[in-house]
Amino acid sequence: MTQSVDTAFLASLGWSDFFASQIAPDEIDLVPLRIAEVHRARLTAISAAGPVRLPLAHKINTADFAVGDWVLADPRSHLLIRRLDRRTVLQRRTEGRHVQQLAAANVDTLFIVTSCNADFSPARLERYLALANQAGTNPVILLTKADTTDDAGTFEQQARGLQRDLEVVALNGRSADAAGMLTPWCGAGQTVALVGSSGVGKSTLVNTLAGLSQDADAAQQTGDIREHDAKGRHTTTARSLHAIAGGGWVIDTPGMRTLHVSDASDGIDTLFSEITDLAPLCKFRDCTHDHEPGCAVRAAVNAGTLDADRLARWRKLLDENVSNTPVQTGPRGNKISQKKKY
Ligand SMILES: Nc1nc2c(ncn2[C@@H]2O[C@H](COP(=O)(O)OP(=O)(O)OP(=O)(O)O)[C@@H](O)[C@H]2O)c(=O)[nH]1
Ligand SMILES: [Zn+2]
Repeated sequence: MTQSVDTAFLASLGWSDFFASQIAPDEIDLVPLRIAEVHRARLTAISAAGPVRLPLAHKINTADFAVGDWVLADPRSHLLIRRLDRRTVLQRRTEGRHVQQLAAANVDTLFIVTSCNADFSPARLERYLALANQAGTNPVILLTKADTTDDAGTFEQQARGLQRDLEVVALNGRSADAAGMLTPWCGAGQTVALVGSSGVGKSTLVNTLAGLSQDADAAQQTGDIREHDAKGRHTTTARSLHAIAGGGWVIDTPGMRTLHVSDASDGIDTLFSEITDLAPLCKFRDCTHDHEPGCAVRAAVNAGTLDADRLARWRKLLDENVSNTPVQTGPRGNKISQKKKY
């Protein structure tokens, strides 16, 4: 790992000082690897020499690892020694479960994919944005199927209004130009992940970015879409890390399809910053922006500077976050409900 070739390869794989600084003096001979696949009883990783399967010690639970994680391993046997701290982590809580399920780690940019058709839903995009913000990743909205409508500009404009300074790209995921339009986020060492409903074109984009033919055997299987309801079949089953033809890496995470927002209050604040910024101007510090006099948020709605639908969606998402976030149990077994911020 001290050799310059390996150092250059590691940098192209997303390695940075953030990870290097975590290596203790007695770990200097270990080799850093990046996790590419997580299965129940198996982990695979990318090394300077190509993909490797990691032998696992007894105590290791693969559910503690995410695609994109950096780990240290023995240079000869590749026995996994430990995971390094993550820069970002995308996780989700499945209904009825208390533990968060890991979806992807060390993702720089989250491509939130929707189409220029009936799939486009501000409320769903806001859920993904809250999740991206919470994870510490930079969200970019990709509007696929721009080639099927004359109205891509309207979708773009609506998407831009969902969060301050949000980047939005309308494209045809099947065309070769798509990769070129996404180069600002896909350079060497950068990692992107894709989320979005079934049928919006995630696998198509992965294939385009990886430079794979849309119908090659190695390509991700893509499914037909039922146009009338804009819902597609679920065809993607494996989660993995793919090299992007021009540089970076793309993580495809089918596990994020059924998304519930939880533990995301900071992400929601960032998403709705136009509301968060007004709240301190309300007469009451704990204003719920519902019935109180002197409410700056409702005043903005009345003045037409804040969209009433947006306020309603903010309220709904906050409630959803609170109800999906498990309550903490106090010292005497009393339930302490999560404090609502506004
Ligand atoms: N015209 C057009 N068709 C597209 C575009 N992107 C994807 N498609 C088509 O839409 C269908 C669904 O695409 P997929 O890539 O399988 O969608 P997905 O999001 O991966 O779906 P799941 O694997 O079910 O999550 C396929 O028939 C694609 O060829 C696009 O930008 N324009
Ligand atoms: Zn108020």
